[in-house]
Amino acid sequence: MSKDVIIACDFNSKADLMTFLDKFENEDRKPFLKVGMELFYAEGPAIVKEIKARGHKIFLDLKLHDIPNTVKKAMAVLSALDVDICNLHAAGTAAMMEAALEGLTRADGTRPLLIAVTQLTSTSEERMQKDLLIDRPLDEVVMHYAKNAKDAGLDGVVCSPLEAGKVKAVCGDAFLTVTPGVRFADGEVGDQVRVTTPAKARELGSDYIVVGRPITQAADPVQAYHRCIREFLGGEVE
Ligand SMILES: O=c1ccn([C@@H]2O[C@H](COP(=O)(O)O)[C@@H](O)[C@H]2O)c(=O)[nH]1
Repeated sequence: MSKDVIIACDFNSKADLMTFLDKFENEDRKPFLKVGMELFYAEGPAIVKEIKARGHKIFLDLKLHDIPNTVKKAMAVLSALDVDICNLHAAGTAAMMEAALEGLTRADGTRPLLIAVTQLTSTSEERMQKDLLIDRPLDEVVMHYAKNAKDAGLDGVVCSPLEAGKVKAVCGDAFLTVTPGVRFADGEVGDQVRVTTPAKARELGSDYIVVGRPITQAADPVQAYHRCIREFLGGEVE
């Protein structure tokens, strides 16, 4: 998979999503889209099939986290949706991650990519230590979870772009870093904490940046998407 910008389609209805996607109708490249809990809970699996039929790649960001048997069975259901990337919440126990991989793998041996969240990009080191009682430096926790995910056979992790280079140093260059927490230099940060710009994310080695509100809430979403592409991919636009 090559580097790309993934648009987080955090809408609560198909109508709002379609109004947004229609703005991209005349684009040569079909944006890679992220479907998260809000849209999936509102519209169900049908929305994934509809987006797929329009030719977009999909990162289905449902952040599963449960006992291994439940995760395995849920992943088998998601696998049938034929998305490109699925995820687990925390890169937790090896048993859960291995069960997820088993559930995702189809009879013919194919499966979507599977990644796991390390620490949410809205979490600061201080909040992680105080609220979650994880008494370690945040970078160390992210690297530990990334290593666990790699050892369990996952394809990559969700982390901040600020951590992408370090994750690659620990887990290897082929291990994917999918990175939300992206803001334009002149943009609002909102509830995100570990943020940087698309250009810096590129410099730090992110494979995919996940960008929601800076595009979806922009006065001109297509222009904001092009800005992300320019800053993140530079001259490497396919
Ligand atoms: O650690 C994480 C994991 C997932 N996300 C998701 O990415 C987008 C970011 O949206 P913005 O509007 O650009 O903040 C959103 O859908 C989150 O659920 C994340 O931000 N951090």
